[in-house]
Amino acid sequence: MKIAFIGGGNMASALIAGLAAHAGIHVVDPDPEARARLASRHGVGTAAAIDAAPEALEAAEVVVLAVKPQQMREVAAALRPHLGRRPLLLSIAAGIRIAALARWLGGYGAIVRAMPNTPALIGMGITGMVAGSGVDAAGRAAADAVMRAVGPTVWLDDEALIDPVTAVSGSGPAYVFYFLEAMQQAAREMGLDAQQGRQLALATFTGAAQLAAQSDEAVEVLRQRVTSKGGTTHAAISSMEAAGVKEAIVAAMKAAADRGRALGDELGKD
Ligand SMILES: NC(=O)C1=CN([C@@H]2O[C@H](COP(=O)(O)OP(=O)(O)OC[C@H]3O[C@@H](n4cnc5c(N)ncnc54)[C@H](O)[C@@H]3O)[C@@H](O)[C@H]2O)C=CC1
Ligand SMILES: O=C(O)[C@@H]1CCC=N1
Repeated sequence: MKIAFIGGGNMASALIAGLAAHAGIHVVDPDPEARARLASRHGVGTAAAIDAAPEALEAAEVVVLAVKPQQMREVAAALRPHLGRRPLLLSIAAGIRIAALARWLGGYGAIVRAMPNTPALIGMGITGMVAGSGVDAAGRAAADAVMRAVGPTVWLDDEALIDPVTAVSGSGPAYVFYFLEAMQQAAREMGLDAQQGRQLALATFTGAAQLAAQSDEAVEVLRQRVTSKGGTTHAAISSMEAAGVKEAIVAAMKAAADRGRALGDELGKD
């Protein structure tokens, strides 16, 4: 499959790492460092601007839009003259709605909106996605094939659910890293060597996540099995409950989804 990327930053790089072995990839990015890094690591073709890549865009079956939400409108305007062969557009931008993108592209119909995450870099991503009404079965299959190169896909029927997906899995790796930062800080403050603290925290996170994934039990039950009455875990969880950690996490994730909706409102209003 031939794929063009508009934007070769963090998320595009993670996707390209998973896809490069299976696809012909061309990346448009004005940043020379981003282009050099992608060309040397993955052997992809590059261009500095959309207008400098007409052949790659003509040849592409899928065009992945991987710029910041704030850049999407300008990118759509530049892309519009290059969509003659009707490629599938796959937007990964947070917030930007299919209807806004379609409008900026003069009524273009073949648009899928996807929300991947950065573990795609090691083939362990997960993507929530939704197809616009002008996407046919072949378009859906092409979008699915692109995202499945870096992990499973979860298709949604309702575009409004992509904001909650963004809050859970799109932004989610950052919450995990934040929790790991806290665990490593605590390990250091209690006297463990930084390297050992990192090893213990990471193996615990990976092991617990795998245990949860492989178990039929609810995570609550797995947590209770670690928590002996009057023991150490009980002391830790009681401290977290007293501090309102669970409520804070729920509120934080709702703030992420709200921000996705607000971006869509702000950037898509005309
Ligand atoms: N970073 C993440 O974990 C995730 C990001 N996303 C979405 O992916 C998109 C990109 O985010 P990141 O990769 O984190 O940002 P980034 O800032 O790392 O990458 C954006 C890239 O776009 C390039 N760019 C700017 N103007 C351009 C233009 N006119 N044409 C072509 N390229 C242009 C920049 O030089 C930069 O390399 C955003 O819309 C974001 O919402 C989605 C899921 C997860
Ligand atoms: O923070 C953001 O806006 C993007 C979308 C999901 C992850 N990063």
